[in-house]
Amino acid sequence: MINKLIEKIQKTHAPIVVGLDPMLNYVPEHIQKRAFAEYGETLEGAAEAIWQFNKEIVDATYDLIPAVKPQVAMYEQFGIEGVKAFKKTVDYCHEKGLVVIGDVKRGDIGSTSEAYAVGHLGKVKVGSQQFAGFDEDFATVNPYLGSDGIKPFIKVCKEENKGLFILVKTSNPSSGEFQDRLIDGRPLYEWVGEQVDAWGKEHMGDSYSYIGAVVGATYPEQGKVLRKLMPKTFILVPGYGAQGGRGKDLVHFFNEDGLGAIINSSRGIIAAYKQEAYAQFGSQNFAEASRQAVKDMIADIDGALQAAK
Ligand SMILES: O=C(O)c1cc(=O)[nH]c(=O)n1[C@@H]1O[C@H](COP(=O)(O)O)[C@@H](O)[C@H]1O
Repeated sequence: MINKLIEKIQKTHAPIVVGLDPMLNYVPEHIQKRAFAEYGETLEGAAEAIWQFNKEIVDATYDLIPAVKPQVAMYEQFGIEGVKAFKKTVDYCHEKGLVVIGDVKRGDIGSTSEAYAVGHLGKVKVGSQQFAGFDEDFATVNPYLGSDGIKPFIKVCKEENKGLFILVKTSNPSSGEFQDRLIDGRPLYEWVGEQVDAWGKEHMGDSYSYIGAVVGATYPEQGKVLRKLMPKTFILVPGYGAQGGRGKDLVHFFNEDGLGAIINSSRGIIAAYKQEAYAQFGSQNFAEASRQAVKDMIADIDGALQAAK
């Protein structure tokens, strides 16, 4: 799957991921009204609204991008109906040829991680049958329970040709509270990065490992260090746009081959129509605003990479 992701990045010239993180208040009035008319102001109505919202955004952007990253919490808040909308979104993005990164941030004791891995990336046995659960291509995982929480995910990835993005240095303001703590003189995120690199070396695609890392765009200096520490690791970089990351912050997340990083923006793309810069599209044309925001993001990153050459 890492090979497919890289091929798609090369084909689209777009090292970006659109984060499908639909809050109900991003969904334009007219979509909410339509969904509520059919299902009432219910969890089912809300789930229908976020699904219709996602579908229009995917239809307007899929030809420009290699991948999407639905964040499961945004769906889980609507209970079982929301989770159904998550699965519908995953399947629809696959139909459109997109690589799907399930942002599920799982990780537990070994036996529980095994079930998470099977549910999101693998197949569950039911009698003599096997069924895929959510069937994303990649999943985000949390390594802070240690290697027994990660190994079941790696095993399933190997069997199913899938991949992981393991949290190393997260983008949020308080990520340093624990992740930056020094252990034998080095920050914890470096120890984790080194371990991700070691796992990666044993699980290689053609040029990069299918065991990737997550490093926030909001920490460009740490990104530079981690890029060197994990040369064969693909880095998922959230924090662009709404959290303040800009093209110029991203240059050192890439390798000299121009690859090695994929940048996520969620609110910056899906709620673009709410920003002043895209206000002219209006809420009726919210998906066109997202398309323009994708083009602007690609140009911003490309410009920064060219300027750094
Ligand atoms: O794993 C992630 O994707 C993630 C890791 C991280 O360090 N920071 C981070 O923001 N994310 C996710 O990336 C997305 C960022 O959303 P925006 O800030 O709206 O672009 C959300 O889905 C977050 O859950």
